Amino acid sequence: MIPPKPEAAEGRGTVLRYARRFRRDLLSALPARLYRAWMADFRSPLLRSVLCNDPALVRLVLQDRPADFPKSDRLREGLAPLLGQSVFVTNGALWERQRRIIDPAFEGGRLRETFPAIRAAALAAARRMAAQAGAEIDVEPETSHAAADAIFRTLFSIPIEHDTAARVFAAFRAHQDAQPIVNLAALVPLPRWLPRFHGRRTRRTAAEIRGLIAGLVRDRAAEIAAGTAPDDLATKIMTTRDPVTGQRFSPAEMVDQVAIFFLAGHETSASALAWALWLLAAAPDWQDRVAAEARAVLTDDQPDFAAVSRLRTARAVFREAMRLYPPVPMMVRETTRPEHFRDRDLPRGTQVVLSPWHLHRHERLWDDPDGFDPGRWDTDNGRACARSAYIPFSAGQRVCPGAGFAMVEGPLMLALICRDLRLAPGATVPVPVARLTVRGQDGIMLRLDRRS
Ligand code: HEM
Repeated sequence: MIPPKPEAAEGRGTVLRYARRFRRDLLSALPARLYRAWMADFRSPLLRSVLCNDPALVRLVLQDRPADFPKSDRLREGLAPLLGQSVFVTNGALWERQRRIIDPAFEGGRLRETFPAIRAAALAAARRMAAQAGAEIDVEPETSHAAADAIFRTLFSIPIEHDTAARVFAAFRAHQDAQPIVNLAALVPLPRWLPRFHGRRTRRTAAEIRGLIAGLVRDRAAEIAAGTAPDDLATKIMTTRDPVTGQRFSPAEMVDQVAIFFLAGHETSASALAWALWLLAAAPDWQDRVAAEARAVLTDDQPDFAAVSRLRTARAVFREAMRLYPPVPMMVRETTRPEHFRDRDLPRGTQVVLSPWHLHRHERLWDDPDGFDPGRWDTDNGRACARSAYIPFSAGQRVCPGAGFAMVEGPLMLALICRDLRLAPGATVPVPVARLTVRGQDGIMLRLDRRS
């Protein structure tokens, strides 16, 4: 089965033409040759950027010498109204300190303790979808709701129905409507002189979100002081001292981190889950296998953490969905000194674009690169590519701290939904576009029916 892939742009264009196309949709703006090239150069009088598909270069930038390729200031500027100095945009000593405090909250042992909250969100999501059996729905709002619920339950021990959680979720929607692509525009190598579009509405929605989160953080600080705080991720992060300096996050720093946990943790998982569900709808044989596995493993609604490791088919499907539709389609870094990449000299300040979107579909690396085949992970080619050409969570020291969390949440939600429902593609085929994450241009339509 060959699932939808956006049509790539033909020929070469001026920087301005690229910029215009980028603003419409990043995926279709880029030329088809990037699915075959090891490296591509985009030059303009103002900006030099290279897209690297060569696994050795990807490794160099992300794993071997990450300190030499930090995130750029333009990324921080683009995301500043919402994310302030969050771990997603900082570099150097500040970033290192933030990760020292955050990482323990996401370690394996903690994930096991967090599991009941993830399970509760997954069960609630499956129930909400089962209630719509017999209808055709856009599944994206469902998966966003589910992923946001999982984040709130694990971070603050509150479901998405909680008043503040619901208001944060609604404000995020409004924020993205206010600036649907500016965040992404900050990720791609647009010249600095292009407007950043921090309109009044953008600043207002960002301030509203941060105000709500500040309230949650304030309340939690009081509960910690009183010894009545629940043992969740927020408490863990707010009470962890940096082993080097002994300091904890100040309330203001915690607001920045919660904003990125919410944004990075719910948009990405929602995108991956929505595509995975559509892929299963379009591949009924794989769907039946996921359903059979789910019925064997998830015999009641109280599966334990170990049960998730037995959802092998659901996990393979989720991984394959993130190969074809990596929620974070591109990442950008900047050179801090002259570099020599594949016979090309790159000056300091060159934007280095790493593109999971292209790397995951690279024609010289993957067998059947555009095909949906969760069985590939058991082949030699699939195993080799998984090591060198598969980076849905990035890699190296800046790897996504939520990767383990997402690999529990995604397969569990897939399995629970397919256990009870039969999915079929809706009347329209989704068109992938890069918004903040990879989404369907007009949603992702699915028909839901009860499995007998
Ligand atoms: C399917 C789900 C997810 C995917 C595909 C994903 C992907 C990614 C990627 C590719 C990055 C690196 C971005 C870059 O370097 O430019 C990243 C970073 C990050 N992710 Fe995730 N993520 C997911 C879920 C989560 C969850 C559930 C959380 C938290 C609860 C989370 C928190 C973060 C944070 C804090 C960073 C910044 C790390 C740093 O720069 O040091 N993510 N994620």
